Amino acid sequence: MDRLIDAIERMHNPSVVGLDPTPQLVPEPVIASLHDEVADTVEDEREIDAVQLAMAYVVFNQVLIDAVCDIVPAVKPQIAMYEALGPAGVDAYAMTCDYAHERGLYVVGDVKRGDIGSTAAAYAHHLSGVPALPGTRQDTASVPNRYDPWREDAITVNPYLGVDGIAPFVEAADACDKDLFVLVHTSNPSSVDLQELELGSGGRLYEHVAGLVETWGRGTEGAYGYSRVGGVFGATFGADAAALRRSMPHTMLLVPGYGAQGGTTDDVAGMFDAEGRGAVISSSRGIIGAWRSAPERQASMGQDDALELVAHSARRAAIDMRDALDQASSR
Ligand SMILES: O=C(O)c1cc(=O)[nH]c(=O)n1[C@@H]1O[C@H](COP(=O)(O)O)[C@@H](O)[C@H]1O
Repeated sequence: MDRLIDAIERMHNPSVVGLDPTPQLVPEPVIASLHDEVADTVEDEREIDAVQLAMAYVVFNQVLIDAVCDIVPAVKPQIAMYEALGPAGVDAYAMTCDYAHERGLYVVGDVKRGDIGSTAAAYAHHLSGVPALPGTRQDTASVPNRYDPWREDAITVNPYLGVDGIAPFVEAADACDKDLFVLVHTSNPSSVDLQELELGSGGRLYEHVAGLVETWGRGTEGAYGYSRVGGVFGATFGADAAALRRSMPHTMLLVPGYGAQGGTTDDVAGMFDAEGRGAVISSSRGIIGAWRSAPERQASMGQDDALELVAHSARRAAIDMRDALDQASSR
């Protein structure tokens, strides 16, 4: 977690840009410009749209990453948006993670995995990569013994299957010096139906999960006192933030729900510790979709103008968010 916190300190910016592309969020001329190239290379005509969109996501993300990489510490690609397009989309996800790394960003893979222990162990390869088959390769500096196809620095996981569904991720994170963000209280309205249930033993379910998350990270605290097991807490439940911050003193919080879902700087202010650390606030549509309501938008734009508008608007929105958070984290 030190790597993320170092990056936040360098940028003076505790925010993450979510890379959640959809066909509506990518300007139409960008998608259209790829049609001929894709049609020439794809064998099954039915694949064209998915491959074209996947390629457009890569172009869109690269432009966004270039636009914000000197002002934000991290990005969070949401794998659902890519998986929706099949194998080409999954490639686009991996290429996006790769490009973000090249540009020096910390990458949170929003994959929200959670399953029984044996299956969680397979999902944990998002962190550990794929080991070489026995006797096939020696680990060297130039050819490591593991192939890491996903290239995330951290992933999101769902703890509501219990500790056996989490342990494989904690082990993989430890072995490979990566991080986890475990759902504690999600930002969606109906999260209250389950996560706020009062327990017979006292307290609410998410408060119990918060305690478990703090325990799962024990012993892995870094230079800033935060462990490699972070928690996810929705900005839309900011009223409970200060109590949660106190109950999880070693847990870095990933806070989605800012912007498009209604979370504000007032809501997230309580998630920071006394040093202004301990939380990283995430916004996806509020940044990557900012071009759609930009005053410079015109009815008909060419591909280059559209991409310039995407870049300019995302950067402006990221700077506005950074400046707003600067005040919130120092309260
Ligand atoms: O784990 C997450 O990032 C997450 C947890 C949560 O409680 N709420 C939540 O919205 N998210 C993710 O954060 C992103 C929110 O996107 P925007 O609402 O567009 O900022 C999506 O990728 C969600 O899947």
